[in-house]
Amino acid sequence: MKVLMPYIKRYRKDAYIALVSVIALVFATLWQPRLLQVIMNAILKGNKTVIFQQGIILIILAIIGIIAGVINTIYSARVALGVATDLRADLYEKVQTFAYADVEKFSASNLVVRMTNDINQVQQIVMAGFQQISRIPLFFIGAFTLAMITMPQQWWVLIAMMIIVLGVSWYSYKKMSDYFVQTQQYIEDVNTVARENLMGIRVVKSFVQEPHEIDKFSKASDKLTNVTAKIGYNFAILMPAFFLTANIAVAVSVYIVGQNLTMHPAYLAAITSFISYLMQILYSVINGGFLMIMASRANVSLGRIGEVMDTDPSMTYVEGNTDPVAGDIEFDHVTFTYPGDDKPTLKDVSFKVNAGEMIGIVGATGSGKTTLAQLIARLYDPDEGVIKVGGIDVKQLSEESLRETVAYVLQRSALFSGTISANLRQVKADASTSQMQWAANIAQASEFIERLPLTYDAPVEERSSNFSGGQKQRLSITRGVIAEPKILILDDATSALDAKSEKLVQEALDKDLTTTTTVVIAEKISSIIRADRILVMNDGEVVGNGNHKELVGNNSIYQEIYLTQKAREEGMS
Ligand SMILES: Nc1ncnc2c1ncn2[C@@H]1O[C@H](COP(=O)(O)OP(=O)(O)OP(=O)(O)O)[C@@H](O)[C@H]1O
Repeated sequence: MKVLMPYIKRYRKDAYIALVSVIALVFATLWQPRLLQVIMNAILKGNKTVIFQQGIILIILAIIGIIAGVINTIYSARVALGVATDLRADLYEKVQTFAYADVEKFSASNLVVRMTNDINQVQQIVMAGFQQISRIPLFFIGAFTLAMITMPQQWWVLIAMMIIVLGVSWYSYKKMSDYFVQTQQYIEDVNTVARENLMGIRVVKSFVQEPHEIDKFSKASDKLTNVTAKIGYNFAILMPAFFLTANIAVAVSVYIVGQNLTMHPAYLAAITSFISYLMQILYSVINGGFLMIMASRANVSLGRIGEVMDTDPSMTYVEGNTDPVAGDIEFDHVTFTYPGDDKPTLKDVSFKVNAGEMIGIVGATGSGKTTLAQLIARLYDPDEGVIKVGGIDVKQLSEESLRETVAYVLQRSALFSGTISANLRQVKADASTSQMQWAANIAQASEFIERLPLTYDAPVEERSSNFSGGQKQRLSITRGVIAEPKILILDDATSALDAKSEKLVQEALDKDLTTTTTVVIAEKISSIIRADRILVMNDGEVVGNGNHKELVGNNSIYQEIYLTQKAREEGMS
């Protein structure tokens, strides 16, 4: 509720209209049996004037009830939609302020569920709340009071029915509320299995994993089916039990009234309205139970939304100069541990790179190469030591300045659905076609882009599925170089390119981006053999720093990688 109230307050006017319309609706609905009672008595006495007058009032009341119902639904929906839209926008904005580590902590797919499914739950409870929350107590108290006024001698029938109905509903709704929370968890499990399967469909197919995947999905789906069935069984028993209780109450009342009807003919009309009130009480209890269930589900969702809203970004940037800085890099005794890990991934790393140099980083898988690159782009902050870019501690650079200075191209860079030009203009908003061509030439991408019917306006599908692995990498490099960054990090970014194309990319980088510092992380020594300097990483430490010739001569780890790769290449040729 703490999360929700400020949002509801923004729609105060709509909320008041929704609530006031409920009062009109309840009054109109509850008064109708009273009028019916008067009309029936008039029928028994043959009083036509009363029948006519009260009949007209009855019709007017029915119309007021309908109009109030419609107004209530419209304004409740306006509040619910408004709250959901604002909450979603704020949640999205909040996530944009997160550091990379914060997104990783929640996981991207979990954040998507919070922005969609959880917000939907909240929307539904706000809608139901404004429709029902005041309606239920008003109906319950109103119907109870009017039933007592109508037939006070039947008070015990009323009380007995209420005790049974409230007792049964308390017990079953509480049980069902647990089931509903479980349902939500199981829906998430089914979604996760389905999502993983579909996103990795190529792997599933190529390793003939379909039976295994079907089994995994069936298990998750069975759990959901079982708990949903339990809810179904509960409802199957609950509803008839309610109506049985109400019908017994009606039968008892009718029997008792029947005994005295000859002495009190007015009881005939009174029992009719009494029965209507009994039913109103019953519906209030049923709706109240539903609302409780929805509220407990929405409460879980609100908690999950609140968790995101209350998370402060683990990294903040200074305001200030937005211009790029020079391209030299310095690591000064940097140690870094991933959140939640107990031992550091980078240990006391120190090195310097001059602006305009090309530097290669090699090392065994898991030795910390990508981690090192991520620290240059300040995706994480080190635990100890200082990282300087352009001679300035990266923590003292504004976000704009750092992003203008450093371009980071990953092995599997995300291209956004849209067009090629839209992707390139994300980095350089005013990029002209000739600038796009220039960047694409460097990345060896112009050849295939210019063969596309729409060239730079060609569509990029979701997850860039309409491009091959090599084409995606070329497009990512194009995006990386288009703004002529001072530092370009290529993190295994040419792994899907053939040796000839990779060489052409490197030559073009040398020729066209002479002042750019290029940091190349590569598995293959051939990709960094020409680098001014190569850092050799081993288990989070820099164990070698020199050019290829020097390292082949004096660094045993580098020698081992080099000789293994050389032997493999010779074996293949
Ligand atoms: N987000 C993360 N959270 C926790 N640990 C991580 C995370 N990313 C990487 N690691 C761990 O840090 C270590 C270094 O990973 P890193 O990706 O930097 O290695 P790498 O040398 O680039 O490997 P590769 O050549 O396989 O890409 C690995 O042991 C890895 O498991």
